[in-house]
Amino acid sequence: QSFLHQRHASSQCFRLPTHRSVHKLRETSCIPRLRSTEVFQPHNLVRNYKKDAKSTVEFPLSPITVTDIKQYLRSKDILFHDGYSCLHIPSIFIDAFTRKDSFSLFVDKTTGQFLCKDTLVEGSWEDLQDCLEVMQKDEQDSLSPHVLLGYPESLEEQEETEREQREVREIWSSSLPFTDLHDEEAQLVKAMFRITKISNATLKKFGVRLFKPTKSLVFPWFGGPDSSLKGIKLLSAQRTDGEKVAYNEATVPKCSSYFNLFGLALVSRMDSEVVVTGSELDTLAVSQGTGLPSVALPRGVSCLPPALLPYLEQFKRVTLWLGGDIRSWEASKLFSRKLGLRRCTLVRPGEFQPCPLEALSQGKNLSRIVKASIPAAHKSIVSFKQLREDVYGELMNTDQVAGVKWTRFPELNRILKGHRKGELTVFTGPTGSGKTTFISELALDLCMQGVNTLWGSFEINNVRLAKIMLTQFAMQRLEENLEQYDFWADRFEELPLYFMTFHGQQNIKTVLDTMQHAVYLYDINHVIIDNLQFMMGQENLSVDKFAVQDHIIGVFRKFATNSSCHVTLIIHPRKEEDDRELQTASIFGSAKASQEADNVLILQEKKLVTCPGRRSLQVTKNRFDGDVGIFPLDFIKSSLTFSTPIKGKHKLRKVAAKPENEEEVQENEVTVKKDEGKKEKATKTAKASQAAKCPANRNEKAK
Ligand SMILES: Nc1ncnc2c1ncn2[C@@H]1O[C@H](COP(=O)(O)OP(=O)(O)OP(=O)(O)O)[C@@H](O)[C@H]1O
Repeated sequence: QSFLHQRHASSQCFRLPTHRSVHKLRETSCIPRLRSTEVFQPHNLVRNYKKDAKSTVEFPLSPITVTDIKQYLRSKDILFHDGYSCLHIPSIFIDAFTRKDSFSLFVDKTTGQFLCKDTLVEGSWEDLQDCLEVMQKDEQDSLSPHVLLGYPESLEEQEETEREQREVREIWSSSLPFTDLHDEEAQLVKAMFRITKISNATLKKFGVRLFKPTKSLVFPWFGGPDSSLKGIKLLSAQRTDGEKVAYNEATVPKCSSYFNLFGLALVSRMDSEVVVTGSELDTLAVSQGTGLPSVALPRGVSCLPPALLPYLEQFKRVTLWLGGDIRSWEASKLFSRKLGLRRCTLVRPGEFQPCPLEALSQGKNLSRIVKASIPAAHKSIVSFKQLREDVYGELMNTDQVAGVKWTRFPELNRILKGHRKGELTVFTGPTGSGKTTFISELALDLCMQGVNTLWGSFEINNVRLAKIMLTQFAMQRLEENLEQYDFWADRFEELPLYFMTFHGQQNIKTVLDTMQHAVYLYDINHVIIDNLQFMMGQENLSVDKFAVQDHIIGVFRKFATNSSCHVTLIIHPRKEEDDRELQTASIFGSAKASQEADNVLILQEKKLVTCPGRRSLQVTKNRFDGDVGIFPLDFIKSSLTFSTPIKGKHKLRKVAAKPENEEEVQENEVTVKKDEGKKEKATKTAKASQAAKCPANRNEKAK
């Protein structure tokens, strides 16, 4: 034990995150103790201003593989069960007599992170190895659960934790169980939440309460060996147009620390089947409609944190019924990879298979829907019979298939239709033209809509990048309004935004390993690489550098496809000529490389004496539906944002008829052409939304 104490004390300089105690980590997530390459979240950055500069989450120097883990365990004569996402071993934190045959310590096969379900001790693969070494050295058969040293929380953090716990207790004790409500009131609440088909017995079984002051449903988080109350989720309902209801949720502790699989407290050790849903209300519906165990993911379809995987290991069959739209369907395919494909079956959303709550409301047979779920296991060869439902789903939901729409760039929606998973976007522009600034806003827009985003900024450091993003988020010069800093930083902190902390030249393999790791940990949907030149290496200058560049583009293409993650790659153009606009051929070394990209975007800069520095965005390739075009961008220096101009009429112009570089782009014109200029079909007038463009309005919206 003293060895461990020393080791951990001495490793404080890189043990992360330094501001949290192990206790907090135990309760919340499993953030690995890590080494060289790093990712950090805005909240760490924000805290950097206040505190130390080491609050980063790093990645293992050399990624661990399941073979390494197995070999190590065998070398220590440790028995293990090969589970779905984890290896199961007897817990070393309970004495040999008590643990008997129980394999309650789970080691994540991808990260090596471990969790003992009996004691809630958790830590990294290195921590576990340390513990095992100490046990062997001292010839002990178990260790105290307190063997791993934690970091004391700062006063501020202790107060925050205590405040949250108080809040949880207060809200919980002042909320009413449904059985305590008058019939009429209970009916009214149910009507408000559109849950009239959910019985009082189901609400009681899951411990759902009503918090009257905010008219919210309260879902409890019971956890730990003593099944104590660890947190709550509050759900409020607002009727929108017609019959539709918009739900708003808030959690205590805040969502990044809220790791409740709602419904897990009702699962027995003997249950071998579970239905995983995307919301607490869906779990109530599944439980009532099928009688099967069901759990809801704490953050819906946006992510499945690996910290939850050990709790799902006991199930031989996992049915993912995450909702009724394409986004849920995509998420269920991704999550089934983490859970182990062979035990997962998926409910395909569709007209007759809406989300569970809707299915219950419509009187459908939920058991039948679960039974009809399709195996997730991938087959390399499929027939159209297997594809026809997918094709039908895509035809039915063209808008969802087109991806997430930008709120700040309506013209981009008109040309590209949206931001889709698994695509590769290549972006270029002249040196210093504002590529980073523009892509930063483009990515921020998506991130604000829930697209989990990872930045690889090799050129400018993360503090500068985050400063740009925060300014774009707040849409104002924060230097002059420092009193508003915390207000905006608090909101910015909530974004699903992560940064790799690489700087300068990097090895492509290290970057890819890090991206892969982040996809697993945080369900990243969008990676931005700024810029590709930082992966070219300096050594092989004799090799054709464009061949190297094309190879790297190919590697990112493969990653995007395999990980179902959108990659945006910033590339410097091969050559810039003062009097010519850039073209697709200005970027790529070969036709093959331009073939790899799904979208090619060019930030054009006009070198005009009368109008210096005027920018426009040109889409020269769009694999999704072929539309290409160009629209002007206005740069607002105070907020570092780009927006389309609102003055003047939109002129139309056929791009295809002229060479790309021949004519200056007219002010305020928007053009759209089909199939990269081959078959020009439609020229559409831009219907720019005044509100989206007006900084004042946007500011209001953001607030
Ligand atoms: N449209 C614009 N008009 C004027 N200044 C701009 C514009 N866009 C960005 N800038 C400013 O120009 C500077 C360089 O921008 P940025 O770093 O985004 O360019 P870049 O194209 O990524 O540069 P590099 O070629 O070095 O990678 C920043 O200070 C930014 O605020």
